[in-house]
Amino acid sequence: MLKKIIETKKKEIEILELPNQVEVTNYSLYKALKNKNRSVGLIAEVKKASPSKGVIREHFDPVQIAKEYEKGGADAISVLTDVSYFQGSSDYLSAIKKVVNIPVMRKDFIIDKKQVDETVLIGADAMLLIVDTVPIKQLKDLYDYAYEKKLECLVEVHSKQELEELLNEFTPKMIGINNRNLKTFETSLQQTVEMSRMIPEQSLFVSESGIFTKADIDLVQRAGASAVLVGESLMREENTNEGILTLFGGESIGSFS
Ligand SMILES: O=P(O)(O)OC[C@@H](O)[C@@H](O)c1c[nH]c2ccccc12
Repeated sequence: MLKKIIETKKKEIEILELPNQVEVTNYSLYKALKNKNRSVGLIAEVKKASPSKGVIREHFDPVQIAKEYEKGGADAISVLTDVSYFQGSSDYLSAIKKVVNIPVMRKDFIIDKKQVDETVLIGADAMLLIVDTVPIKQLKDLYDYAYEKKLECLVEVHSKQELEELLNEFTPKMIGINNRNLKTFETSLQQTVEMSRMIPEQSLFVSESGIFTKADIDLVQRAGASAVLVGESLMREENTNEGILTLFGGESIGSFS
């Protein structure tokens, strides 16, 4: 699946026209996760559909959802901007960025510097980079290029091998462990548990995908995760605030670091 997505991306990049700069105030994702609102930070994802689950939310108002996430005490928001496979849009991100005061991360398949430029122009504070979408040296170039432009990166891995390969090349400030196996689409939080031991002390790490219950949060917290990245379980809730509260077992918002 990842291969197919990347093939599509390459075609999209060939005809990509850069938009005008959206004027926004930028916020640091790293700082937000360092000073998280709860004992585990929350990056709440705005996602209409995915290749594995199809349409997740029929009545989809991205700006409204993002506002509710912020009200519910999310530390940051992730927005799917991929059109072809996730029914996302860069316009959603820009619109969200104008109305919330927490960091907004672009979730897409970034394989080219032109897309990094685009990410800055649409107003994002951070973006995802996925190990295995490009050779590791190229990923490091994209990472450095982004930070030169004051764009932060969450670097995602799916396996111990990928994490090893990444750490041999460089140590990102933020690492995402994706619990979803991209071949089978199944999620297992054991991914987080097993890989957490390999995360360098100076990196923050985020447990991504397949988080549905307070028990899930507790498990990844024990493994040392600074934050969770949650899409589906919140997107399926009609009342987003309730959803966040339930997920965190009623833990109210304080300030944790
Ligand atoms: O909906 P979930 O299972 O809570 O997962 C959210 C997020 O981790 C997932 O959307 C994701 C993680 N990495 C990605 C890379 C591309 C697209 C999507 C993703």
